[in-house]
Amino acid sequence: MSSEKDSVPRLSGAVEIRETEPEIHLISGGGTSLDSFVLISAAVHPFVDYIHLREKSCTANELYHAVREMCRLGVPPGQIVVNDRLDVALASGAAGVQLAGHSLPAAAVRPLAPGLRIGRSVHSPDEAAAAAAEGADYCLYGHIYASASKPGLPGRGLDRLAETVRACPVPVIAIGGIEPDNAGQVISRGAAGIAVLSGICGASDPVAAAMSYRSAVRAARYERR
Ligand SMILES: Cc1nc(C(=O)O)sc1CCOP(=O)(O)O
Repeated sequence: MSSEKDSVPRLSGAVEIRETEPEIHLISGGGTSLDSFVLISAAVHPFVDYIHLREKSCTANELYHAVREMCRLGVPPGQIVVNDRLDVALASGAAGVQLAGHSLPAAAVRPLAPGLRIGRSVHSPDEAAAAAAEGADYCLYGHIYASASKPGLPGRGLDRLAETVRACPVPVIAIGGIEPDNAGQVISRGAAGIAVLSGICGASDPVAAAMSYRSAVRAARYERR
């Protein structure tokens, strides 16, 4: 976990405030090569919580070596999540696996990897509820806003995010078109964090971008109920 991420005391009274700052997940892919992403991850890891390798066209061997290189460059394995590939997550010592609808079910993964953090990508309240029932630790829900990373598709919007949060007993991380300026809106609708691809990987200064997101979620945390 990032040293920049800290806990805040629970406030008493009618409004329940979650104790921890919202999470930031950095996602690979888009126009950024895997080699460049590895370097970006080494630079920005102090300012984000989790770093996902989401590389649909890489072999297991390439992904394994990317995780090892990230670790060699100082990224804590506890921050690394491998998309879809349970085998790579286990073999490389990553902390988590992010499952999609086409991936192994969370219920099948859990007994094989009791210590692994299991995320599930979902696109509706029903999918989120089902993922939680299957044992996912959290859901990644999107896309919230229109995003160049999902060209031509309108965002699902904040009301649907709030509906998904209500339907889902595990934390929901919002993804898709999240920028420092709108991060507070998704947190205030109940998201436990944000996931970002182009806003950090496509920035001219990824470290400055990651710091902007960190400031944005830090400012937003008191609004979450
Ligand atoms: C990888 C991904 N999954 C999504 C989903 O809706 O499940 S949206 C998305 C891309 C997010 O990219 P950006 O931060 O550049 O908008």
